[in-house]
Amino acid sequence: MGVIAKIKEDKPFIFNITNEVASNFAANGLIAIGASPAMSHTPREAKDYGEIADAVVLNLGTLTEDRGEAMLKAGKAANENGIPVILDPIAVGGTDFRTNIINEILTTVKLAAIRANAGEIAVLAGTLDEAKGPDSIIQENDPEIAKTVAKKYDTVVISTGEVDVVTDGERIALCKNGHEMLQNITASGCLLSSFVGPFVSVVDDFYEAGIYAVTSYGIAAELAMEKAAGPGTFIPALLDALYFLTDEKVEKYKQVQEL
Ligand SMILES: Nc1ncnc2c1ncn2[C@@H]1O[C@H](COP(=O)(O)OP(=O)(O)OP(=O)(O)O)[C@@H](O)[C@H]1O
Ligand SMILES: Cc1ncsc1CCO
Ligand SMILES: [Mg+2]
Repeated sequence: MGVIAKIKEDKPFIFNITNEVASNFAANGLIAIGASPAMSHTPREAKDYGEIADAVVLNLGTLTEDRGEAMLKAGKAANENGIPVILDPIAVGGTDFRTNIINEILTTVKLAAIRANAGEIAVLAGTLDEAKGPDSIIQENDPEIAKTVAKKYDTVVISTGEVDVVTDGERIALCKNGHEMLQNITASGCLLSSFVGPFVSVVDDFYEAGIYAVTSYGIAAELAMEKAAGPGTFIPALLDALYFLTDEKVEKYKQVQEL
């Protein structure tokens, strides 16, 4: 059975501690692909959700002390139960508060994948000092930098940009699907981070899961732009394209180069 068909059959439960900008969009994107999302950010239920989810997504946007505490609790609970955890380290390096919490997550939670823009990945690698805000401040997406981060944290790295890089520290894939209109709406990266959840829940090899997720998302963006007139109509068109995406379309349109 294809990966998307399996997601639609399993309806994986994706627990997201995410930001208030992305929350609604990410929930809709997850439903569109066939997953079942829950958004919550109180530390009081993070452990319970972290124990029963099929994947857990920790997104550092609009960070508060409560959200940080909830992320650590959910991440640890997921680890104890063998549930994959995805980290979106938004604007790491931008402020001490977020950088400290991100470092605590990185050192205490075992991650299935880190999904971040190329600038944030460069900060994690130590080759760039700070990301100013959520937008990437570098254009080039260097596979070697992504590989360094994958090795450093023993995880899969999904570093996004014009070309997305997916690596587990050994294998490297350049994923070339997508559309620049993704840069003209907010939270396209946040939705992608949540979107990786259902893929790591049904594909055991997280590197392959990451490639399939970014490729599917990129193809949906391309198909959405056949219908959209600009950013406003792109958002619902992207949700429509995600809803109608199939494994056959992914096979037909995928542009993946393994190095
Ligand atoms: N220059 C570009 N051209 C085409 N697609 C792009 C470009 N840069 C990023 N993308 C795509 O946009 C999506 C989001 O990636 P991006 O690197 O912008 O994440 P992000 O900065 O974390 O996003 P956000 O913080 O807005 O949620 C990905 O699917 C990526 O492939
Ligand atoms: C704009 C914005 N601010 C905090 S999180 C977020 C969503 C994109 O990362
Ligand atoms: Mg981001």
